[in-house]
Amino acid sequence: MSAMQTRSTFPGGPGRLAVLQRHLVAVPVSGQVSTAIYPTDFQYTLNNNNVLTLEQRQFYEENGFLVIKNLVSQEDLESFRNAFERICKKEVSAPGLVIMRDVAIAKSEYVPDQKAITKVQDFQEVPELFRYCSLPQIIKYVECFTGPNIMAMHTMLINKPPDAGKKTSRHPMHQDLHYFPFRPAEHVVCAWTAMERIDRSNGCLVVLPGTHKGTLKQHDYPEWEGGVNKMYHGIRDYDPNNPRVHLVMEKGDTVFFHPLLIHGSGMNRTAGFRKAISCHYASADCHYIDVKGTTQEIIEKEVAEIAFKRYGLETAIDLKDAWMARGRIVKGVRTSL
Ligand SMILES: CCCC(=O)SCCNC(=O)CCNC(=O)[C@H](O)C(C)(C)COP(=O)(O)OP(=O)(O)OC[C@H]1O[C@@H](n2cnc3c(N)ncnc32)[C@H](O)[C@@H]1OP(=O)(O)O
Ligand SMILES: Nc1ncnc2c1ncn2[C@@H]1O[C@H](COP(=O)(O)OP(=O)(O)OP(=O)(O)O)[C@@H](O)[C@H]1O
Ligand SMILES: O=C(O)CCC(=O)C(=O)O
Ligand SMILES: [Fe+2]
Ligand SMILES: [Mg+2]
Repeated sequence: MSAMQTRSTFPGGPGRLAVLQRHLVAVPVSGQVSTAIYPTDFQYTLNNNNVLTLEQRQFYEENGFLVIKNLVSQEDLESFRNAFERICKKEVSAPGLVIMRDVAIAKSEYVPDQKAITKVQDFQEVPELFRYCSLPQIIKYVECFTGPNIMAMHTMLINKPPDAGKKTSRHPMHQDLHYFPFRPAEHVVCAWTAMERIDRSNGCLVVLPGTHKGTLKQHDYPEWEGGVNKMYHGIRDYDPNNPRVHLVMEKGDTVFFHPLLIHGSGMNRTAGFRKAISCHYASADCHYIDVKGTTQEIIEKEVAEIAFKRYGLETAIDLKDAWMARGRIVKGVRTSL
């Protein structure tokens, strides 16, 4: 009998089993005694209808990420690509949508083409793109981290441009939690889907496995000669000798990762625009925190500065309000966030 079957039929229900799982036990099933030894203390994953195999759960617990191959169809990715192109041509816009150009061309004249755009962010009001966040096959996995009440908090389509020669196409090593004023971190997860093959040549994700078990680190702008994009903070004192893993992914492959996992992406050495679409989800039962006096205070200040420049908002906007306005429920009930 497999471990999965054993757990789903455990007498006394899953709650009782969860208690027993905290110890190394042999679990009795239907009068038999299973010799299976269970791992203790899952901290980062939930047992959601056995969507994750035991091996997948253990992998995420240990490493802080999990790649699921071929999760999003070619047709869906084509449709997201078309929606993105319409945004670049200014045929489509939406409230809240942020369009970002690479810092290397930020001050040059705008040409209405994808070549001008590094990423679009906060596409919760663009139905064709937001459809990504509600794809059932993605939500099914997300629920293994967030539980049943699921909010889509942060959305991005990243169009990493061919590097203009200054290495500004890199994304410094960081933890996404640095940007988020909601907790607990365990109930936040990112889904990131490759919209084409992504490897070291066009700047794949680079992760430091196991770093989700650490704490939130101090982030600053890295001191890069060629400049760095707005809001691309990196962890202070990044040690390039840290063991790192390059996530080579095929079109449609999706990685789920923990918001404390240290990750970044390399430079795009090709002539193509490397595309990925992502959504950060959180349990609606999470709560907001006040970031004043924490390492995240610099983000609150920067968001307020941008809001001031863009909307002329004099009174510093609360980070919490900005996130409440962005968040959308995608499953279950909007309880707290
Ligand atoms: C898991 C979370 C991971 C995350 O990354 S969350 C990070 C959150 N990121 C953001 O909120 C996106 C930040 N970007 C933006 O808000 C906008 O793209 C940004 C930088 C305000 C530009 O907005 P636009 O509407 O395009 O405004 P604009 O063209 O008039 O430029 C205003 C000033 O910003 C400068 N700028 C534009 N793009 C830039 C870039 N990529 N890097 C650095 N600076 C940049 C631009 O030169 C201009 O400066 P100045 O005021 O003329 O001195
Ligand atoms: N000083 C730094 N601070 C923060 N992050 C950094 C720093 N230097 C490099 N990185 C990040 O480390 C990751 C790997 O960078 P690099 O450009 O070497 O990627 P790569 O091209 O995929 O790797 P390789 O050149 O070994 O193939 C990227 O996320 C990059 O932005
Ligand atoms: O290069 C990428 O696609 C990763 C971007 C990223 O990690 C982020 O925006 O938080
Ligand atoms: Fe990130
Ligand atoms: Mg390198």
